[in-house]
Amino acid sequence: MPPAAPGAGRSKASPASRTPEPATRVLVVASNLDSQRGSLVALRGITKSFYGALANDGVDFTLAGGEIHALLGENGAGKSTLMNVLTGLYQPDAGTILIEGHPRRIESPSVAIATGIGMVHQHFKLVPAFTVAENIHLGWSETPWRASASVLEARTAALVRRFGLTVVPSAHVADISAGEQQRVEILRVLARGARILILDEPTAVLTPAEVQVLFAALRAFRAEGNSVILISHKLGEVMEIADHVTVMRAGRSVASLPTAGASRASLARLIIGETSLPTAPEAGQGVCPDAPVLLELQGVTVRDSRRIVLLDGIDLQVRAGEVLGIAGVAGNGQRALSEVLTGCLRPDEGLVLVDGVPVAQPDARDFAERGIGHIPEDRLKTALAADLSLAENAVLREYARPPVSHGIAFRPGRARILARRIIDDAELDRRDPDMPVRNLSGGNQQRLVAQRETRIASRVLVAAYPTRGLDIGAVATLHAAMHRLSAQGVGVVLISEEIEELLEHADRIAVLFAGRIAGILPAAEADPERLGLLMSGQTASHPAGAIAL
Ligand SMILES: Nc1ncnc2c1ncn2[C@@H]1O[C@H](COP(=O)(O)OP(=O)(O)OP(=O)(O)O)[C@@H](O)[C@H]1O
Repeated sequence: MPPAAPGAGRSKASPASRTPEPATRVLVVASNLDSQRGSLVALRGITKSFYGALANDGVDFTLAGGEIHALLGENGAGKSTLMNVLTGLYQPDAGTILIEGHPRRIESPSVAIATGIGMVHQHFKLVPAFTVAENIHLGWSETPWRASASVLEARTAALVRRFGLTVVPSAHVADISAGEQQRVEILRVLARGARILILDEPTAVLTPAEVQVLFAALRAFRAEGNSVILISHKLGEVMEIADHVTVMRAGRSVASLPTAGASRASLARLIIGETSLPTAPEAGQGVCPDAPVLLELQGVTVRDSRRIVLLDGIDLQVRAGEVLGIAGVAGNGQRALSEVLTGCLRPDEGLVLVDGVPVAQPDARDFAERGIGHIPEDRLKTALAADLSLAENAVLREYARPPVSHGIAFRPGRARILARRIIDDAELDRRDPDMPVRNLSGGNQQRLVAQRETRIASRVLVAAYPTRGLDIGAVATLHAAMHRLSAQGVGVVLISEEIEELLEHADRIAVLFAGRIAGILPAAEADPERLGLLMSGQTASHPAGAIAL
């Protein structure tokens, strides 16, 4: 990402070195009162460092019984680390964990489960080749010996009825949606008797309808006196579902307050410590219809290995200087579309044209060299090499170019200088470039990918759900970067499920449904109702169909 506007983006100073704003000051006092709330879990003075860098710095956190408690903070603020301490994945360097007032050592995740604490991580840990029922019973002390598939499935069906989370017990995990996989993860935890459920950014991969299903299940869980800790960057959802919030900044807890006394704006101020975010020029002003077409699909059809059609005769043009939004419920062909547009996937039928010329053998590296950047939807699996360092990942797309390479000569010194610049521009301040990228927080991984790809996108940037996992400052910075690119004549393809984001940032919006373009509208003529209808495959109220531009 480009550097944020002055005074924008993340707060680099530690809370200790800042003068708290009035709102913050009041809430820091509120934090002192926190210990007086009846606590199911109390974390006191939790400190945890990695290679000398403090991820948690004397954190206090109190969870009451029967509450949904949101844990908020910038990328890298230390939220996941704190929860990994509570679930026994990490041992704290200092501090105490109290469960119902009694000090407890949580040496491992199995001790956490035995204590009634279960966590569902951002990246699911299921075995794709196993069925839902097998995954739920894997490693569970109550799994019967020599149980047949039908016994495991019947036991799973009973859990489904008990907790109101619908999954198909006999389905293979590889074949189910992200929302269903999440329900399997939650059922795994609830089956083991969790009274405290920790969810790390659970709605990042869910459709709006799935979010409501999840929230209904969480409310039912709370109604039985259980508690939920919800790590989230989505303040609208936090206001909707949470009873209480704790805000972390730079490894410390800076505020704890009931949601009823907060607003989205006040929470945003607490998170980033300042009010100004990078502003993007207004979109939807219309791009010149004569602007050159940089990237084009003609009649593109893609099938998967089982011959199921993922994209069905797609015609699409990306023009210079436009932000082309792709709306649609995830799973309607978005992944295949972004991969075809970036040379990662060759169509079974149809043509991909760059600058009007058909590309005979589309290839990801060739497309990158032509200036087509790609922020894919699954950063850890497809955008990053998890075991390689930050520096290696940062320059991954520029190895063959000057200054990193000169002819066939690779220049490690130049690669390091460039990596440092990319890491700094991604605002991963004070990061060790030699650290494996898997040790970065989820949001910081996304920042690195976004910065690397916007750098190489001199023609087109294809961004699939690019703001997933980003904190509010980083979201604003990313949107500003997209508009800066489009102002320079780059075509930006923004794939998103969030209608608001598309209406605000796109010039045109194409709706993808069942692998087809259900319609393309100028953003100025689109509204949530019309887009929603197209996204669900209904065009009856618009008999003329969508307007093709
Ligand atoms: N295993 C690890 N090794 C080294 N550093 C780590 C490790 N786990 C976390 N960190 C560092 O600790 C800091 C806090 O990370 P953490 O994942 O807790 O942040 P977060 O608030 O959950 O961020 P996000 O919103 O991006 O998920 C980061 O600087 C991260 O790089």
